[in-house]
Amino acid sequence: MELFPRERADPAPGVVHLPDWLSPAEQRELVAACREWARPPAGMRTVRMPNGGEMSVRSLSLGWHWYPYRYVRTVEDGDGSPVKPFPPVLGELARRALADAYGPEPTGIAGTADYRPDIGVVNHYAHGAHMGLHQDKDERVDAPVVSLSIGDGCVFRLGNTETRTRPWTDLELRSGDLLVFGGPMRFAYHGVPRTHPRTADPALGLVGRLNITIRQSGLV
Ligand SMILES: O=C(O)CCC(=O)C(=O)O
Ligand SMILES: [Fe+2]
Repeated sequence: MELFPRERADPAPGVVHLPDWLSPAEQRELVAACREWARPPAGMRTVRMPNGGEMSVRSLSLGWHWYPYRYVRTVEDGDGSPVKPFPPVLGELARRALADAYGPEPTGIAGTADYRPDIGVVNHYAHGAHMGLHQDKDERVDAPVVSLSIGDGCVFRLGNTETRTRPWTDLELRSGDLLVFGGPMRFAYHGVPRTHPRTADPALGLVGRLNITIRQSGLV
């Protein structure tokens, strides 16, 4: 519990951070859902990069299966199973997220008028896991990315759209926080240089950090 509630922040145009957006009950429900989604077939796996390295987070996809650097309908880089369907609950959360972040009729944010999210990517950060600076650019449309954080806190590095280098802004994301990035920052570089192990509420029953991003593929 904070002495003063953390407040909404708009760290860059099109980027909105809403602390404690998910209630504790919603966080527990999402942890339970992620546990189900993580089971095989098409469950949580380690992602291998084209250079042979492995990502330190473990991931699963819903709706469309992501692996570097495209979306497909089966886990081509794993057990070959069809990807699990995109869960309606994630679509509902994402629509509510855009309304809360940008208002009921956002102007100037691409992809909000005909928003049809169809991808969920769940990443689990064990202690010591991180994610290097990258762009989410395998989607074919520029609808905003909705990001939900559950469990341990982390440093989220929000870079710029031009380079993988500075300038960047480091944000602190904690359990229940919503981050939306769209508009001019939709294709900004971003990453998670570190998490803060054991900062989650033990009542969550989660070790490490979960991040769920909800996206629109623009694929049919
Ligand atoms: O874990 C996060 O907050 C970011 C995850 C991310 O950037 C991604 O899944 O593409
Ligand atoms: Fe990303």
